[in-house]
Amino acid sequence: MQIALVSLFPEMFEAVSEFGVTGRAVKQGLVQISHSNPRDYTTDKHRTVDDRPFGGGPGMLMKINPLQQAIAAAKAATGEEAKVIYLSPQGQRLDHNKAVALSRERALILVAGRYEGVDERLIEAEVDEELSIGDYVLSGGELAAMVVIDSVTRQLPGVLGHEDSAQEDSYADGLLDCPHYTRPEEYLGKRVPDVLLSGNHELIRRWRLKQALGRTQERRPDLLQSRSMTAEENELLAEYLRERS
Ligand SMILES: C[S@@+](CC[C@H](N)C(=O)[O-])C[C@H]1O[C@@H](n2cnc3c(N)ncnc32)[C@H](O)[C@@H]1O
Repeated sequence: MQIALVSLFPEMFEAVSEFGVTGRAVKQGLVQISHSNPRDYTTDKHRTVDDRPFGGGPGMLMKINPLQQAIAAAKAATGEEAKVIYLSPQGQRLDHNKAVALSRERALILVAGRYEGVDERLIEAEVDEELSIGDYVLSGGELAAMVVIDSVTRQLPGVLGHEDSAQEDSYADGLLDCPHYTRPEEYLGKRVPDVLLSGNHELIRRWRLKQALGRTQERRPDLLQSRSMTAEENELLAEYLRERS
């Protein structure tokens, strides 16, 4: 997948291009990241990238021309059919399904705003969709773009090995993940559940599914309301709730 970043602070993206799962995906060529900085398209000696808002008021907006040219350069780098996403607190909220859908795109252009944001006409002309990472306001779109890159990259074929499958993660199957345990078998006086030491794969599968169902019911009942359940899942959830009561 190609990802072109439009940002005044390209250095920030080293956090995803150099480290961990995303850094590995970049090194393996599964994700190609390019940068397009509006500051490179300024024409004045101060390399100005902000401008005053019409109507007055506090704060500045991103200057139209450098931003528009940076987006054009990102399109030239990725191809015209790349989806242009403006990170914005006013956009559709990113969730698991959205990350999966975006992972099927060939190319994404992620536009990170700064200051009070971007001229509305530029959004209308250049942006395919606005995406928010939550109901709060960040100082810039870079962190939000990195959240998109990480959540989308995890969904790309070949990025996670079998041992670290995204299919087992929270939300993948409409459930939260089950609890996990590692060595030692006893820690702070608490033992690892016996079933996980049994070596019986079927029992372990059922235990994990039961914990995932119970945990989802307790923490995110809204997820279960919109999910159809198999007979086994209904049985395991009932068992979990009986054991807890
Ligand atoms: C200070 S914010 C501008 C907020 C804008 N005045 C508003 O209230 O809608 C600057 C930039 O941060 C980014 N940003 C802030 N919060 C975000 C969020 N929740 N999700 C995605 N991007 C966000 C956007 O790119 C935005 O242009």
